[in-house]
Amino acid sequence: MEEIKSKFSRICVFCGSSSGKKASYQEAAVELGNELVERRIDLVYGGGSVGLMGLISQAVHDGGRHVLGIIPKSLMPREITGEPIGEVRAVSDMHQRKAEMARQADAFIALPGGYGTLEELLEVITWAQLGIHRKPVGLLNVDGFYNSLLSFIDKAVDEGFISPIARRIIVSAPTAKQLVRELEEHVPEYDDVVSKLIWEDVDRLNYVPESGVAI
Ligand SMILES: CC(C)=CCNc1ncnc2c1ncn2[C@@H]1O[C@H](COP(=O)(O)O)[C@@H](O)[C@H]1O
Repeated sequence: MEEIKSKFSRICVFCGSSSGKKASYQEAAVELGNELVERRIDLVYGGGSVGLMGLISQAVHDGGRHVLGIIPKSLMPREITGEPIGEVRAVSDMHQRKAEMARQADAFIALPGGYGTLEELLEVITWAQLGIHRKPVGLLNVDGFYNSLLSFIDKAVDEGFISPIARRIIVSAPTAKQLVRELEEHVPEYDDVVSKLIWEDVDRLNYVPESGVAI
């Protein structure tokens, strides 16, 4: 496989703990994993081997890149998350998991998923809107899975709840290759108020985990 060096060292991927009904969702998880390998990018994700989470982490691990799974202690039993892949870091709750995933990554990508995926995606978009981080956020819109979410967001722009600048936080593309390329080229924009905010005291992105368990 040809290796292309990326400006990202590690990308955080949010995705379903289920596999979804269409083969295209599962194929996209593997394709994204392979794309990270090709560009020599490591993976950070929610840990475990269930659903699309398992497919992408296995692909990245098989390709020889580092996989870091961040798992709250309550989800650690293997009957819940399956066999862990790569390095597993235990944290005490879901808030610390999200903070640690965000701290570790240079960019975020959401594959198809359910409530957990949406919640994680919307949080990193909100943090980008507030200038808490300046890391690009990508939506892998496999087979138009996210079309209705994007239409809803466009409606919120039309109705005056999301600014056009904040709308442009989300980079979306139908394939992994296109999405990673667009994230590499993305230049974040901030309005004047946000660029003056200082978030040094926000310890969520500076959170230090209780334990790092290498598996
Ligand atoms: C108790 C139970 C249903 C466990 C399923 N097993 C899980 N193992 C690990 N992370 C998970 C699990 N379920 C949800 N999540 C979290 O929520 C996200 C996916 O949720 P969802 O499937 O899109 O909504 C993941 O990124 C992960 O952070």
